[in-house]
Amino acid sequence: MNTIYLVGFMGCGKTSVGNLLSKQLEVPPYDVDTTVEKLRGQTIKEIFASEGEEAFRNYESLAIRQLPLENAVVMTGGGAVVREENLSYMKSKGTVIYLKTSFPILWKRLMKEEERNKRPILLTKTKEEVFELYQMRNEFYEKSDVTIITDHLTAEEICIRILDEIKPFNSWK
Ligand SMILES: Nc1ncnc2c1ncn2[C@@H]1O[C@H](COP(=O)(O)OP(=O)(O)O)[C@@H](O)[C@H]1O
Ligand SMILES: O=C(O)C1=C[C@@H](OP(=O)(O)O)[C@@H](O)[C@H](O)C1
Ligand SMILES: [Mg+2]
Repeated sequence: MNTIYLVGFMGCGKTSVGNLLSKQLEVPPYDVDTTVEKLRGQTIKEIFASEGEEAFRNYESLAIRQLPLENAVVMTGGGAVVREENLSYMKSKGTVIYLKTSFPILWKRLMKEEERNKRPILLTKTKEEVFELYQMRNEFYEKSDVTIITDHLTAEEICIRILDEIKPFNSWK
């Protein structure tokens, strides 16, 4: 099986769904944010504070290229696809799946203190600015191989949809 890459805006469920999906497929999950944190020995928040977003984007791009190309589920961070070369890399190596969630649902999830605190981008932007970012990034996410509308679906239901959608891309079962 070629690696499955999950993309989408912050809070759409890439990390939660990816962990679940990897169990169902019996392949390891790799969260790009966690990979960067291990690589640098710092949290995402600390990297943003000490070196800035551009440095984080460089580490993120490197991390994506270090992860396996087969038998894995990779959960990207919401900004990874803004570098077009990352999106084209993932599309050329595996199957890219966009978890598309409406902004009001995302906003409600992201405004929980523990979620907001993990994501430095949310600490410096207004709701209007985050919405603008959401609209701008949608253009990139839409270039994925598969789009799943996730509104009102549980992580389990999203997994079922993904498993169904990836059948044409793989023949491991
Ligand atoms: N399908 C879902 N339904 C309800 N809540 C969800 C769903 N997917 C994720 N969440 C919640 O949203 C928050 C962000 O999820 P996470 O998996 O970290 O998203 P991402 O990695 O895309 O930023 C978490 O609190 C998680 O429990
Ligand atoms: O959208 C973004 O720019 C970011 C999303 C985060 O990952 P999640 O999408 O998993 O929250 C993380 O990579 C970092 O805080 C930046
Ligand atoms: Mg995540």
